[in-house]
Amino acid sequence: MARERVRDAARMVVKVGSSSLTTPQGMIDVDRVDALVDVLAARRQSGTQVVLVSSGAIAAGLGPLGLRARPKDLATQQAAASVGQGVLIARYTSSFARYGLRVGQVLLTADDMMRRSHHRNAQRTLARLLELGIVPVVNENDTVATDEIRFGDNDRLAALVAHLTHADAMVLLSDVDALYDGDPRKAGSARIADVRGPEDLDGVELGSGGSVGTGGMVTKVQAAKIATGAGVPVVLTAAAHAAHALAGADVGTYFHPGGRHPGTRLLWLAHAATGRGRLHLDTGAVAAVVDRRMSLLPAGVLKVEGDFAAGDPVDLYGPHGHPVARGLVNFDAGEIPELLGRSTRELASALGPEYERELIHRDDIVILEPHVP
Ligand SMILES: Nc1ncnc2c1ncn2[C@@H]1O[C@H](COP(=O)(O)OP(=O)(O)O)[C@@H](O)[C@H]1O
Ligand SMILES: N[C@@H](CCC(=O)OP(=O)(O)O)C(=O)O
Repeated sequence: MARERVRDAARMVVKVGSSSLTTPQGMIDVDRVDALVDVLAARRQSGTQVVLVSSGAIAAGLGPLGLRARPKDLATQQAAASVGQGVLIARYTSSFARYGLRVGQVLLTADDMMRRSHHRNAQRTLARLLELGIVPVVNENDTVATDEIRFGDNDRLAALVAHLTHADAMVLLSDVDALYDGDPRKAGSARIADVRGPEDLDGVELGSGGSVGTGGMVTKVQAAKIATGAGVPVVLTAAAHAAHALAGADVGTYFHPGGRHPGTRLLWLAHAATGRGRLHLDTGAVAAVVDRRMSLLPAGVLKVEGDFAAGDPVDLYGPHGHPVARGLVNFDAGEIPELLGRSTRELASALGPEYERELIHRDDIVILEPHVP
């Protein structure tokens, strides 16, 4: 049975959403945190390495700050997260301590998933924590993440963490017991038990989440796509069914893994990043980048749009006006116009040796799925 892969996983990532951890008054729901920790601690004690990706910082900060609803502006969300993350981690620390287990707080930004040096660092830290028998408790570093470069939901972050830690399975716990083919609050919507490929999602209505959650089903399905695309099976179910889900029982929705293992760092670029600008390529450059997987040189770029800095993700457009790839650009937007159409050798002799480099290195490019008109 397919779900044995979850039952037998030696390392797993479990993600839990805000709605499963907090009360409507914006306080930590101690009983539900303890119930989740009971399940995770049992699994840890049976030898499985467990990484917990936990949302709830913003939701848990509402009560202490006297806020009635999730704030709309980023600064207040960040203030709530700053207060709530402390409360959340304190609760996990004492809850896991009931079993003699320790937790380690890991706060990540989207940048940490993207930039090579940060990425390796995060990977090393998580690996060491697991070796030491600690349960890493991961969340987005909400207080420093800006709107443009923020995950916002933890579903996709969890999928990247699953790939980063080479997890054998990922479990997404929410307030709904499965993916449904329509809004689960409406009569007639049916549970989808298995998703084997995109065709199983045809016609499925992916709605938004509750009042404290962010991503709804859209980001959960995206997360499942990232994880299964990296070979990691995913179960989506309610936090109340965590024990059954981890045991491989037939609850929730099981997303079957694919066989591909693309480079971890670029998974984010393909599935979770948005381009901060556009480079318009000529036909030769499209063929070089997409078909021959070569680096992008200034000679093949016709036009640049947007205001981005070196290291940002940009979309590469073909002559037909569709995005064909995305990459991490080596120059600021303002530097690029004078480079366009010129060979790297010519640029080096005119502007200096630091200009003899590609606009985007081949290792920093992902090819996007072909545009369907
Ligand atoms: N097709 C669907 N199947 C299941 N749930 C759905 C669907 N469309 C929308 N939802 C809603 O998504 C919500 C879960 O998303 P969200 O609130 O972001 O959760 P979390 O805080 O756990 O991340 C559920 O409460 C459910 O009402
Ligand atoms: N990092 C944020 C996550 C935001 C959020 O609500 O996510 P989720 O409940 O997983 O949809 C927090 O801890 O509040």
